[in-house]
Amino acid sequence: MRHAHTVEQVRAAEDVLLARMPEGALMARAAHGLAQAIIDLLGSPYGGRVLLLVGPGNNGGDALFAGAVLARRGCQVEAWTFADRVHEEGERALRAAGGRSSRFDAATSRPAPGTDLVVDGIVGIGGRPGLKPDAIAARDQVTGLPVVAVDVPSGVDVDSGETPGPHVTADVTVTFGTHKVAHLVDPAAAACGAVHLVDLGLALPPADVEALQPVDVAALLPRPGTQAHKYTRGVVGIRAGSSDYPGAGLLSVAGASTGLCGMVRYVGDAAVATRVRDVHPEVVGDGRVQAWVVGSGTGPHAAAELAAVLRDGESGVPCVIDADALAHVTAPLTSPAVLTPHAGELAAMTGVDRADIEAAPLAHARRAAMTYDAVVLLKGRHTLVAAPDGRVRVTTTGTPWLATAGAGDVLGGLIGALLAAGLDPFDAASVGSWVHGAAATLASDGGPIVAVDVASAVPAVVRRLLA
Ligand SMILES: NC(=O)C1=CN([C@@H]2O[C@H](COP(=O)(O)OP(=O)(O)OC[C@H]3O[C@@H](n4cnc5c(N)ncnc54)[C@H](O)[C@@H]3O)[C@@H](O)[C@H]2O)[C@@H](O)CC1
Ligand SMILES: [K+]
Repeated sequence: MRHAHTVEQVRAAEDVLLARMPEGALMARAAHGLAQAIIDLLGSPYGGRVLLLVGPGNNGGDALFAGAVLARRGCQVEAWTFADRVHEEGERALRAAGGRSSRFDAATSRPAPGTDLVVDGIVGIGGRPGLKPDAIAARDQVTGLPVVAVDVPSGVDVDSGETPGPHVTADVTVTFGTHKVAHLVDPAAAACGAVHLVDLGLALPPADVEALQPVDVAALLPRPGTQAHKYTRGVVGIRAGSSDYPGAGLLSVAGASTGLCGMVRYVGDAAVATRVRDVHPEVVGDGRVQAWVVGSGTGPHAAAELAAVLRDGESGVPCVIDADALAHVTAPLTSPAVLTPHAGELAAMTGVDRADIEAAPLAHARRAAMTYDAVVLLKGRHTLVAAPDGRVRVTTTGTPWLATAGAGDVLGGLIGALLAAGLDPFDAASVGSWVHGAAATLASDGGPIVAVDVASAVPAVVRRLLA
């Protein structure tokens, strides 16, 4: 599991270690990890040219000490400082190693020709969101050069992943001790580039925000026992599609029919049912289920379909509520459910502007999960799965090619199959979303895909996970 801790949690864990270690040892560990990551990018430090952006705190200190390591190994290191006082020992170490530092001046400071990369040490976990005018001017001076952010790209809101003001956009972020929320949650996560973690040996509490890794998904995936039969593996019912939107029914069934549960029922328009069975002859009609998927392409029937599903919910049958059915959900739900809105659908449900949801997806997903007392899966580049108790999982698999019609229908079906197989709503939604993203990446192989390709790739993803 990848855990993302809050600044408060990180500070508390660092304090314990700081009390036990010689002064400066923790920062030295961080700076060496940072220097090593920069050397990996440069190929060789000798003859390289690196520009440090150094703010007033320990984040700037990390940059200065890493700069000293690089300078000792033959790199030309220059620092621009953004405060009257920067980390004194760090600045002394840089100068002693042959590096230079000077106060940034918007009128005259320019990166030296041949600069290989820029290190952003303006602010870290002690920073307020946004950048001051001189930092904005410096950021704009180095446009086009690769940027390595120290801990976080300066200017992002570390604990929420929001970017309410100007910020640095990095190609690589080297962070310390643990991931922070901004490394996983958009829009800040999109400004981090590739994130590299340097271990500091911190002892950390459980994290509210996490990202499943392949080993976690493999452990959670249902797999048939030796005595399994189709009913013990779970039955999922699909109420999606209509004569106007038959494809929604077909794709929801495709997502459910990837072999992760024992049986799929399609309940809907007779003509759509015939087409579903032409493609998926194993699909049967109405009957008892262990989970429902409802909503996509149901148009004017959405409210009635949702009501039928929620009636079963009274006896504990969980459901996935998607697309057209989302508009008919009233809070709080009284049966186990996964809601799968994109930002526009969540905006329509809650009366909040879509742009506000996109600017603060973590806060809005969490609030919706509490309001509806249900798991809310908010779709996006990094899909968020929020539980009513505040826990959040971030999906980091996927490819931009997944932004294609019908992909959401496949996702709903897939999550429904996992619910039917016995996963709880939080696990079903987060595992389903992870597998969906991984299947898209596998099917895409760097090229275009359509929704049905994603469903087709699910068994191969599962096979690799269980191998
Ligand atoms: N605590 C520790 O021992 C360790 C800290 N480390 C580094 O220390 C960082 C945290 O250091 P600090 O607590 O000194 O905080 P920062 O270096 O993140 O910044 C705090 C300083 O920046 C100023 N500031 C805040 N927001 C600003 C903004 N938007 N623009 C300009 N200035 C702003 C504050 O007034 C304060 O002087 C971490 O991110 C990490 O890089 C690492 O060396 C690991 C060990
Ligand atoms: K930084």
